[in-house]
Amino acid sequence: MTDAVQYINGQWLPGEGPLFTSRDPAKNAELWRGAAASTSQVSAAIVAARAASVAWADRGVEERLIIAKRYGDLLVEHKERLAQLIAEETGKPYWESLTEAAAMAGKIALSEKAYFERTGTTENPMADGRAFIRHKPHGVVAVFGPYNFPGHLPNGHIVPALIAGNAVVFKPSELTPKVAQEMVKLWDQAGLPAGVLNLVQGEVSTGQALAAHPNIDGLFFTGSSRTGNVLHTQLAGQPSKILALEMGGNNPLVVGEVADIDAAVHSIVQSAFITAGQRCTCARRLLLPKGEAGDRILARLLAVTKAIKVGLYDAEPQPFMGSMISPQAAKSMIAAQAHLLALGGQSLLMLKSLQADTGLVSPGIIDVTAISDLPDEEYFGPLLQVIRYGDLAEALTVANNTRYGLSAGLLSDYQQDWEYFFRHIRAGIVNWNKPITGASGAAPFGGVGNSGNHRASAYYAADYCAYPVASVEDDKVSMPANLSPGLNF
Ligand SMILES: NC(=O)c1ccc[n+]([C@@H]2O[C@H](COP(=O)([O-])OP(=O)(O)OC[C@H]3O[C@@H](n4cnc5c(N)ncnc54)[C@H](O)[C@@H]3O)[C@@H](O)[C@H]2O)c1
Ligand SMILES: O=CCC[C@H](NC(=O)CCC(=O)O)C(=O)O
Repeated sequence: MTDAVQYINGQWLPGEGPLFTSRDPAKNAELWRGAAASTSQVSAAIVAARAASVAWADRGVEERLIIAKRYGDLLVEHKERLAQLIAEETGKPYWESLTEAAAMAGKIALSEKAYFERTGTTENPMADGRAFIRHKPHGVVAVFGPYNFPGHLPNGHIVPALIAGNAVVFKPSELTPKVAQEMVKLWDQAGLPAGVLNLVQGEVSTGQALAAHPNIDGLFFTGSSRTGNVLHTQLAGQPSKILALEMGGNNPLVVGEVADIDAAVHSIVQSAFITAGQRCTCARRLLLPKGEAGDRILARLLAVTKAIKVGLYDAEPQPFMGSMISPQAAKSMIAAQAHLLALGGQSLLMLKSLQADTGLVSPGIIDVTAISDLPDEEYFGPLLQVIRYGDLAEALTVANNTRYGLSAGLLSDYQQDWEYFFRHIRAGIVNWNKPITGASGAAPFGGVGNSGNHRASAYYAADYCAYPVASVEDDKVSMPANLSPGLNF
């Protein structure tokens, strides 16, 4: 008998599918083992969610919020333990994992505010009655999570979905099942009724069974553009299902004229190397001016990046960068670097494996200016591509030369440069003199192009968790003041 890792209709059950494991990528140790949900278990989770959804929606938002707040309190109470699990399962340093746990707890108040602000009830007076705008839940929604924020990002779909009155079937990343399990246990402890939140663990085939199920009303996905595109194609021709896609980016950070080189380099490092480059918002392409000003920034960036401390999530003192998610992910970054070198890139700082069979790598910087046909790929790790440019117009052309459009930034002391940049750049998160990572949950979060499907998450997640209903109402049926022509009463 394998461990009870599936949560269906309020019960923890062993999976009926193939075994899979989760490993600590920094210490190369097994953390978790379980059997995947079978297709029939995925169906059972959807049946349970459907059965629970009506009563959950009927409870009303205030009652739902009581449970969500209890869950939030539990997140605060257990934040150290949760952060420890996030650190072990992803390799993120403990300090950073604590910020993820805190963001999860902060999501409750933000989602409550967003629910009322964006999808609450509005009454508009009419001469002979009342007009209302109200919002209703979709019913049963599937939530798919990525590995890089195994708690915070699925939480960013689940919390607003439940507050809005939906029932959820959650399929976390197969690389981070332990964090997902812990999250669901806290919801259970908070008193969520059976069936309102279900957890189906497993690899791609479990996700495929969930996405293909005819009885879901929506699918909220955070993950790669590759998978997002598969899901988009799969749900084509099903306009009744709401699809929210939060996907990857090939994000540009443009440096203009700046007086404080250290401040600029700090913003670059925070943008490119936090979470070992495994944030969807990370800067992938750094656009530096040709000439001495750009040379000075590059020299300082190289010096600071060489000195970045990389290490185990529990090392003391703490490293800035922890392990990548897996030894395979580390190998794929080394392969990406080799590919760019073969195309004509010039390594300025080699990304290297720091320990065999782990995800520990050092950050890399590569000048790709000479590559005429630079791949428009999201290399999801700590490898920053440098491109030298002539003037700001050229920088904008290069920055926008991507099929993605998630985040972008400008470092410049000149307001007119910012205004020009903002007018011309195409992305959903556009920052000035700030890192392009670390987006606020109090703002919408989403991208254009291949980064999303115009259903921004974070503060705007409320929008895709409910549909609007317009009503005109009166207490009694009454004759209108003016009859339409041709009617006789
Ligand atoms: N825009 C955002 O908000 C955001 C946030 C975080 C991560 N990301 C992106 O996510 C990626 C990293 O995450 P990942 O590697 O876990 O993503 P992924 O696409 O590999 O996996 C995401 C989820 O989809 C499932 N899945 C994979 N293939 C599937 C299929 N064919 N059918 C159904 N489900 C399937 C996985 O099991 C997992 O649960 C990066 O590209 C990153 O940019 C985007
Ligand atoms: O990896 C992708 C997410 C990166 C993260 N974004 C957010 O946390 C969005 C805010 C929210 O969802 O509450 C970042 O920008 O660092």
